[in-house]
Amino acid sequence: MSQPTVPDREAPSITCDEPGSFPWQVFHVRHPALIRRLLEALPYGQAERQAFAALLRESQHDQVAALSPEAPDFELWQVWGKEQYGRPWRQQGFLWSESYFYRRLLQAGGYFGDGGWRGVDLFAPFKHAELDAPAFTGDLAALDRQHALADGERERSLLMTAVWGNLADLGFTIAGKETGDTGALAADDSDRLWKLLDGGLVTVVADNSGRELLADLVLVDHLLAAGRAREVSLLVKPQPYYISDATPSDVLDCLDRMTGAAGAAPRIGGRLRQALRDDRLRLRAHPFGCAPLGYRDMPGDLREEFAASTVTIMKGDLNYRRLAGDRLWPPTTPFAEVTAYFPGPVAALRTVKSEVVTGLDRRTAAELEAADPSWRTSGTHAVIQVATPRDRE
Ligand SMILES: O=P(O)(O)OC[C@H]1O[C@](O)(CO)[C@@H](O)[C@@H]1O
Repeated sequence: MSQPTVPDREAPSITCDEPGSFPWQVFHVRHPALIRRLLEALPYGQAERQAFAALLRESQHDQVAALSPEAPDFELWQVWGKEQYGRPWRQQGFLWSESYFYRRLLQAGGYFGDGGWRGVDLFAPFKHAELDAPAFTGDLAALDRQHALADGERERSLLMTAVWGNLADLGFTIAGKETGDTGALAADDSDRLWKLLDGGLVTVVADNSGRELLADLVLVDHLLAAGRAREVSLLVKPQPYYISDATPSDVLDCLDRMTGAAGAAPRIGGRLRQALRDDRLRLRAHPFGCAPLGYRDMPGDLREEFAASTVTIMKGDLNYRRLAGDRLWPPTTPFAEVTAYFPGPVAALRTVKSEVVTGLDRRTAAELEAADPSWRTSGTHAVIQVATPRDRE
């Protein structure tokens, strides 16, 4: 096997330095809007309100402050943040700074403290509202129609629902973006993905809770029930992150909502509960899930898990950034090249909501760039991309 190339050394890293750029807007428009919404949703006292305001100021104008030594994850962040502390936020890589912002947001909301906000998921009001919204009820009802489809059509529908479910991301809706429609696929390796799903261990790295998680769980149920997976390992976040990212309790809430509904949903929810009991479905919340790093820097235990999987399915935009590297790749850079370090077959199911794009054919890339330069952040396109170690030979 030839040595994998390391093309990410060549593409520029994405930072928040340029006023008006997408990452700059995340810090200067999206984050203030998020904090306003948090303060409306939860009755935080003076101390937390001041801490949120201080975090906004620091992250927009100042240097990165380190965690205090009392923080439970101090040691972890000493490693993850040693290059960044004491230097301006805007000069950090976007992936690092956005991830650290969410870590610090939890702290500002008292999540790690010894007061009444300890352990409170500050995004829970939004997550619960999504579970109670008509769109979620509509998704549950749509499972009956999906169930009635012929096998091939049903698999296509399950996959597409999981892909476009990624639009239902609260960070995206806070930015005033539409989530109702589905757009076009800019790359579609779905046939290759189904071929890989041949009855082995499948790892699914989940993204958002709510509608996206519902679609992912329904897909997982199908993989198990149809023998396309012997076992599924579902990785979620160990703590609240990027607004609506799923944690273990979000999985349980979603299962509850399914089992409390009518039609196909309770049957699927019941099978998933049984799969959890039988260990055919394993729920994992690895600390690396909230790391400000790409998968290239994954720890050994995760590497082993991915290596042992017949395929790892990465959901969502952030996982894509972490997988490909948060860089301004030419969009025709082969997906297999940017994921050459990955220890096994990997598939990305993602709606495109940030600037990182790889693996497009020349014509599609040219057409998309020419038609609307903002296509990378508008959620109008999605990708299903697959790379296996063979592609790298
Ligand atoms: O929920 P997803 O699909 O990972 O998307 C989150 C995306 O939202 C943002 O936080 C802001 O757009 C991106 O930086 C990130 O990639």
